[in-house]
Amino acid sequence: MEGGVDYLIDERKKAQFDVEAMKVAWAGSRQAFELSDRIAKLVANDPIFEKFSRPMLGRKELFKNSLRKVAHAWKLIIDLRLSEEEAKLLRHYIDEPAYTDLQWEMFIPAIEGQGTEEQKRKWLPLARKMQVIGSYAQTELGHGSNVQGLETTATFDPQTDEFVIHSPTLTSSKWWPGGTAKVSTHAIVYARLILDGQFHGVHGFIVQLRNLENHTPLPGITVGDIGMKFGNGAYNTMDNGVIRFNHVHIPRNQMLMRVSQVTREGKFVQSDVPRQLLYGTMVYVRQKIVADASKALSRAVCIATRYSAVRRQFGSRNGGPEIQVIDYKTQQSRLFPLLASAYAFRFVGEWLKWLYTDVKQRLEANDFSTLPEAHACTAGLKSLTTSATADGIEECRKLCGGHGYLVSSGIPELFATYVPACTFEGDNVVMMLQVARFLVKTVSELGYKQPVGTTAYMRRVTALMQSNCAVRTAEEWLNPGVVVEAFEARSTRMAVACGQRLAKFENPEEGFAELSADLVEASLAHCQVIVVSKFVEKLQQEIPGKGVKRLLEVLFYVYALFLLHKHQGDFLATGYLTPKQASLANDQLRILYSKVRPNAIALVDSFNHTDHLLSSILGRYDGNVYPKLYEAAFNDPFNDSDIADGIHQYVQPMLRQELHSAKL
Ligand SMILES: CC/C=C\C/C=C\C/C=C\C/C=C\C=C\C(=O)SCCNC(=O)CCNC(=O)[C@H](O)C(C)(C)COP(=O)(O)OP(=O)(O)OC[C@H]1O[C@@H](n2cnc3c(N)ncnc32)[C@H](O)[C@@H]1OP(=O)(O)O
Ligand SMILES: Cc1cc2nc3c(=O)[nH]c(=O)nc-3n(C[C@H](O)[C@H](O)[C@H](O)COP(=O)(O)OP(=O)(O)OC[C@H]3O[C@@H](n4cnc5c(N)ncnc54)[C@H](O)[C@@H]3O)c2cc1C
Repeated sequence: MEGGVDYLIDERKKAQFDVEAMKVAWAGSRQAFELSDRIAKLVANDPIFEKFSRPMLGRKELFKNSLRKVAHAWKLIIDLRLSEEEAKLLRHYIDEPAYTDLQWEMFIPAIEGQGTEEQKRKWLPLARKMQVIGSYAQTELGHGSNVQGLETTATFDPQTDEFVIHSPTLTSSKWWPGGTAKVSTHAIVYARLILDGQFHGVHGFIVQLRNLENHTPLPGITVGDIGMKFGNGAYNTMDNGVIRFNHVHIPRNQMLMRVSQVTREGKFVQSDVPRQLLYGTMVYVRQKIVADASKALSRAVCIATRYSAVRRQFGSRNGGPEIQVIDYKTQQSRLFPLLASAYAFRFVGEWLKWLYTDVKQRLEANDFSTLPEAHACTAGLKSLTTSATADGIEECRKLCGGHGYLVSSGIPELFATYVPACTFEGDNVVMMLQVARFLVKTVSELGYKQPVGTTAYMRRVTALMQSNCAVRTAEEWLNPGVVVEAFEARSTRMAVACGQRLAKFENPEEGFAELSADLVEASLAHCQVIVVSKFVEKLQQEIPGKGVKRLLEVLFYVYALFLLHKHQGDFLATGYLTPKQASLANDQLRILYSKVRPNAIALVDSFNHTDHLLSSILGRYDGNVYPKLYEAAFNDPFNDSDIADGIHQYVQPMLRQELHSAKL
């Protein structure tokens, strides 16, 4: 048999649930499913959005092609009168980082969150019609994580009623802002506000970078690209830029003034709005990154699962077929937790979107009470989901053996494009340390203040510290209350232990720095409580479709018990579990894998990924892997000729022992 077509047809027949209903559960609603299905097909059927050749293009060609795709997408948005939601889906399915990501996900949200009503009235219509193109210029050559350490200055000049934006040092050069090197006409530039020689914190300013007529940089602005990034294709469609300002004047009303204002006289006015709102755009994008993690992980898992069902190695009996690699328990124990994680991240992402919408409405009404919780959740879940997704994509590459390393598997480019998510919008360790601050504060207040929101479980601190797990059989692990309580007890015990050890330090900041590695682990434990609990909450809702809920329950247990197994050191060290109970959880996990196995292909089909989005020969819907791999090899431009450039010049002289006289 040449290809794997028959294997996947048989696999699909094994499904024990209604795949169409699972597609709806994955999408969130029938309407959401239909919407994304329609846009996915629109993109897949449009030759301009072809992306298979992307890794073979040089940087300039790659970039120009990306500009063409964006222009074509914008034309479609106008011609088809697509809504903002449809336009976002269009960008997602085009699957190519571009300046529009910054325009829609950072420039516009920054003005919405930090601009005054007047500023919003002026700038938002221009930006939404793409009459100005904006980016987000915060990070500098010398500082990214430490926002308060930024060096760019914005000095008020009362004579002209302007701010003077200046880069006083090499390290103050803006470095990384996407869309900036070649495209954006404007940027939100974060700079130190200086009034009458006094520093008043870091603020955002709308700065015009380029002439709107001929696109040349304005006087005083030096701008360029920071160079090639990791991987071919991948993030190199984006023009991440460097900008240097030489005393660039902008009108006073281009400082984003919702949080603080500068008067005509140059006086600083701090409103009741907390200064942390200046970081609000990052909270928004972190939430979006969490919501998007399941999209990336599910792509890799879909490829690895389909290929694992097609691929056979060893174990042929009496000349019959060999074993499908998906039937190896080792393959299942690496693959199925990732499949379950994709579903877990999908549901926690959905919840975080709800939380963010709620916080946004409160902020608009000047209620800032839930901001610390929103910050801790978005920072922590951004860190947890992106680290797990990046590691998961790489694991999927290995699950595909040698062929996973081929660009045509779709995995290398996916990995290269995804992995910076562990760094941008806040380095993942730095983000977990923000969660740690929040946890330490929560624990220190336990005696007199009831924790709320995602830390509410710590109200039961006494019980969680004293009681132990009661599981006696592997079967008893199949109880959501038992599982969630194990995670809550481990998290509470780790946070309280950190609190007790911190209390021994005279200087709390010194203690925090000394214990930071343990604090990051405690923060991860807390974030895992959130993911596990939100999965359970999802299961408590009505989920229509034959067998859908049962399969999601299986995936929940796979996700949770896999984590328990992976982190069993914590569960044992905190004394909540005995080694016997941890071993029973692992026994249950093996049973669960066999429940996933017949449904594996149907579970990845439920993601409803088109072949265009996957861009993977190994993950093709029809499973026709081998003929297509063979065909792709000979379609590679490198195989255009049997004699490659350079063979006559450098190889033949060697073969003929004529290298001494060859012109090298
Ligand atoms: C795969 C991609 C998928 C989807 C992507 C979709 C769209 C994305 C589009 C493009 C992506 C590409 C571009 C990426 C862009 C960027 O990377 S932009 C730059 C991002 N930069 C950062 O994230 C910097 C990280 N650093 C910080 O956030 C801060 O400096 C800090 C680490 C939080 C420390 O800040 P600071 O020193 O001022 O604060 P502290 O003293 O530590 O804290 C003071 C109190 O404030 C609280 N705090 C901090 N941040 C926030 C916040 N955002 N909101 C609310 N509150 C906040 C903090 O907890 C302290 O509270 P306290 O303890 O009670 O005092
Ligand atoms: C693809 C990509 C796109 C980007 N796009 C943009 C953009 O559009 N606009 C923009 O403004 N920026 C952008 N950035 C920049 C990005 O936001 C920063 O790189 C990021 O915030 C990390 O900051 P850093 O580079 O200063 O890392 P650093 O903070 O220098 O990190 C280096 C190491 O130090 C560790 N570390 C740092 N501080 C601490 C601490 N307090 N405790 C313990 N460990 C610590 C980190 O964990 C890390 O291991 C982009 C970056 C990338 C990769």
